[in-house]
Amino acid sequence: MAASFPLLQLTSSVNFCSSTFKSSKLNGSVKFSSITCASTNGRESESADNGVKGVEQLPEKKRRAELSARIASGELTVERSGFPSRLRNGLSKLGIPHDILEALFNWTGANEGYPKIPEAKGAVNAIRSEAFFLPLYELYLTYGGIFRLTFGPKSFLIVSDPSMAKHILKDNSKGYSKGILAEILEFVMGKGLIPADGEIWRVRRRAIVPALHQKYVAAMIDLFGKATDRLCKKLDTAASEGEDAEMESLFSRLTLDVIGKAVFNYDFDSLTNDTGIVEAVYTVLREAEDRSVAPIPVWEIPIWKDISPRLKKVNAALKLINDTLDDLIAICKRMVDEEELQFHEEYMNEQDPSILHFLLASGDDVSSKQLRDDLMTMLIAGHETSAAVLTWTFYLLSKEPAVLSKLQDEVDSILGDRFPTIGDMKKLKYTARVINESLRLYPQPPVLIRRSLEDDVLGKYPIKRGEDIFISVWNLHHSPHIWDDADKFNPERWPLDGPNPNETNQDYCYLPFGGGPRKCVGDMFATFENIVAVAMLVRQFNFQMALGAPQVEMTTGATIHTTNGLRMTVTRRIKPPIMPVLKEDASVGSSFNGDTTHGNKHDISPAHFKSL
Ligand code: HEM
Repeated sequence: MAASFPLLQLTSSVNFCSSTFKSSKLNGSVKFSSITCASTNGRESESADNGVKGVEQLPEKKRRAELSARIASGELTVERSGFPSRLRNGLSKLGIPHDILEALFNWTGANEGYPKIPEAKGAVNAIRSEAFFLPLYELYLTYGGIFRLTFGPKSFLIVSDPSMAKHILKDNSKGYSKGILAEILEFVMGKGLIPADGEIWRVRRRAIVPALHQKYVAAMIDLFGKATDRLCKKLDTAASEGEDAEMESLFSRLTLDVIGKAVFNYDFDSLTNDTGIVEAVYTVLREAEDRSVAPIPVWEIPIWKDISPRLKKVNAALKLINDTLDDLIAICKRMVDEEELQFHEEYMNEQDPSILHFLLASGDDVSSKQLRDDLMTMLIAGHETSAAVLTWTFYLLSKEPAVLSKLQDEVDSILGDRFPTIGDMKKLKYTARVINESLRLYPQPPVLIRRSLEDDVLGKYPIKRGEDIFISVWNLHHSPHIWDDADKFNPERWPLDGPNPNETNQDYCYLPFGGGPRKCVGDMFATFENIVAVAMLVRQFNFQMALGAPQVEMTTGATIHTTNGLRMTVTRRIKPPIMPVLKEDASVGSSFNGDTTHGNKHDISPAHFKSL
């Protein structure tokens, strides 16, 4: 899924890492002899902000230490004058009755009977140079599980406390909307499932979730295998020719190919070709990310809309995608009209098992605009997230050869040389743990965005209607109060014979797919997609950071990207003899024994997979 972080709309100087990223990444594909795809996933060269560049060159540790020192010095802390309490005492001494004082101070919001949420002032200079969630982490260590970040007239609540996260996402989910996120994504997702709220969301969720039923996800394993095989062939060529591979870009293309087929039966074939439609998808994706960090919403200025070459390009890209989706919907409608299959709970057309086909065959009463919005939402939700998970998993593996080798042992013994099947999903336990751990260290997206629809209480703090809230999954997943060696990549922290970690069994300390009624609808799909890709790739190749590759650092878009790509040297493995299959136990099977209450009864619940 995608979620952007519009916090940085509040300052004009914060389009930080992206400019460096854009130009260097473009250069990267030319300068290095590396295999990648001709385009750069829609990222275009822009003039670099030299000031920002300068800051970026500071070593990470030094920057973080500087920020910590500024927080400790109180520079970012809003001092309370204590004036309301002095005024109240004074009025009380003058004989004003308690009830009147209560009403007056409640009304003015100055009642100090309640604890005040710790407050941090906007630290624009501190956060301009890095992915926004890193300074939020430093602030979390100082201020705790909830604090207010104020930028001029705007303020945001940053929540990093598991029980508050659970309250917002699950226990009182009806009291919160998607807020700013919906506003930013409107141009591309309309009222699709991610931005939608209220009745539209309820109706669309109820229509879409059943489409991802057990038989469908099982059928997708084959698709994941074929798409990954195409990537393996590409890497094999690179290995023969001694070329490095830009893995971030390749993973982006792998997951685009998968999600196009899975959602609306369209073969982008982006691993092989750079067609206009692939370019259009990336243009729109980058626009969504750029809007989330833009200082001024220029796209709303009427004349600008018509004259800006960039907006013209975005609109042309959107038109191409919408036209393509309309064609696909029309083709699919014809197929559904001609087929004789009876619709039932696990309905699936073998030639076209896509979600679109299911929705049309179900007789779903939906406008074509809404259908397009939903398809577009799933395309984006399922593409960037999985690509980011694979990117960071391979980065982590390159740092821990012992984990890679243990992973390869498991894959050799379970898969041998064949394609993965649905039955393998519960056997590839260590592979699943590697992905669980990668999602802990690099949650996609790193924050979840909400807005309170009514007054509420978070922990001991009352909050008002209309508060913009960022639940920092990054902070939860990196908290030293929750995890031993929080920053260490340690798949062993998740026992192989334990349940698959999820928000329920980890009590909202671990939120890889969100939680509550708005939990990801594609969690099982994505988990299996990642297991298949990781297993097939490590079976055939060893991966190391390429010699002279740029340092891997993070920047933020909808998900966590690298600043300069992930340039790896890929070498063919000389495989050891195939080992006997490991003893099977409950691990990954029970792994999906989690919360089944997060959606309606048709949710793709863990229970569906118990018997696989
Ligand atoms: C590893 C890959 C993925 C990750 C990490 C991921 C993560 C998430 C998260 C954290 C949310 C909750 C957002 C929130 O509460 O604000 C979410 C929602 C969503 N995801 Fe995923 N996702 C992934 C893959 C997918 C795939 C493959 C699909 C589609 C097939 C998908 C479709 C959606 C949709 C439609 C929602 C919105 C659900 C709703 O609001 O009712 N995601 N995802």
